[in-house]
Amino acid sequence: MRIGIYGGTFNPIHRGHLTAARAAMDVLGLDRLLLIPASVPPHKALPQGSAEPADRLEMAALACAQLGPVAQALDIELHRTGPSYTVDTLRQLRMEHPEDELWLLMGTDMFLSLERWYHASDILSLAHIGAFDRAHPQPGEDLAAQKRLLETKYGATVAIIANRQVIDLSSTQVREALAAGRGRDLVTDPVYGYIQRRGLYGVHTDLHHLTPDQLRPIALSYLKPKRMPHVLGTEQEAVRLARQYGADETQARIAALLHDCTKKLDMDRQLALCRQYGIPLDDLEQHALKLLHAKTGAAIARDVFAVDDAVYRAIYWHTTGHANMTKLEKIIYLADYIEPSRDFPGVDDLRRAVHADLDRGLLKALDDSIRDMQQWGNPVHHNTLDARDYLLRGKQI
Ligand SMILES: Nc1ncnc2c1ncn2[C@@H]1O[C@H](COP(=O)(O)OP(=O)(O)OP(=O)(O)O)[C@@H](O)[C@H]1O
Ligand SMILES: O=C(O)c1ccc[n+]([C@@H]2O[C@H](COP(=O)([O-])O)[C@@H](O)[C@H]2O)c1
Repeated sequence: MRIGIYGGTFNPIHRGHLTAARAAMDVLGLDRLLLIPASVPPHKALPQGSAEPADRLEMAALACAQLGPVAQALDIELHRTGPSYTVDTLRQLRMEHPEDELWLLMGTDMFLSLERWYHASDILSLAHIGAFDRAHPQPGEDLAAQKRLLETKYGATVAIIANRQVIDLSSTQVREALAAGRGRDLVTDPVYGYIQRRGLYGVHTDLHHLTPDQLRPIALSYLKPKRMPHVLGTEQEAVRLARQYGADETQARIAALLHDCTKKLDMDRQLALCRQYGIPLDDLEQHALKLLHAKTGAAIARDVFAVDDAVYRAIYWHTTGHANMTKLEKIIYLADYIEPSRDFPGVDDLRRAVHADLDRGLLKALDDSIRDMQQWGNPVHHNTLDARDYLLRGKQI
């Protein structure tokens, strides 16, 4: 396997980093690309107003959405104290991947200074080097000469990677633009949403009562990249259903955008949120991670974004359903189930049923989901059974 290792301060990660990473992936045919934020950059002091390492890591993880599933942000430098020397990172990665081909990626500025890095000769024996332009060729930059030197003096393997989409941009410029109220297009949407939500780099956003367009990047910033298409798909489907069945389109969008906002949190963090927001849990919920995110997501939606009660309830009930659901609750439950990226067997039948009649569609979705859970041996929450029984008793059908 060919693994690209792209270290950086990433303060914040910007579009220039991403076009370079994309060039390296394409030219070298990488099977994996690891983005590794430095905790303590060894060669430069972090300026005042910098983001914390954990925030820089989160932003790198969000930026991976632009690069596809090959890319992943790694926290290994955040677990070490002292300067984040590249040689230490490479030693660890070499131990973890003894058989793989490691490519250390860097912009030409770093490439030209490589001989001065800590234990440079070890670096060059641990990994091959991929160097890409970070600006259009600079006068005096002799990349071919540097390549020859590293190859003859250290036996290194070096590839100069043509960066055809080069964006002449630095994180310093991004920080300056953000502080001046500009620069949102210099980073990806989820990264900008994260900056807004965390109030980084002098960006101040009132998070209450946002419109769907304002909320979208911020909602994406809560997600793992692989879940982003699902949430955007849920929004699309929720709007379709709201239009068809006469529900409030804005509420449908907002509930869809936030419905999975705590989905990536583990059990400990879910339970901590439940304690923080005084969310009561029954026996099943104490142990079922999948059931908790609806409740904690609703709590975040209300606390952080001041969503109205109807939206709060639609998020709260989107996983189990319950007896006598409101129209918006039904729409979010179903949009989550049948949005365009879902492809389980039978989804097209369910889509047709939902678009023919909301309640009959809901009954089918509940029935299917109860049947699946029983087949897999998973306990079914009583609220889901209540939701189905309520419809079966003919109160709505
Ligand atoms: N626009 C760009 N195009 C290609 N590579 C880049 C670009 N900007 C930075 N790089 C490379 O990405 C790596 C990480 O850079 P870093 O995170 O320090 O960004 P930076 O923009 O140089 O930051 P700062 O302005 O804070 O010094 C380095 O190898 C650097 O050469
Ligand atoms: O290990 C070193 O001595 C060393 C010296 C200069 C830069 N680096 C690494 O090079 C990467 C790019 O650095 P930066 O700060 O330009 O983003 C980042 O991972 C740094 O930790 C590493």
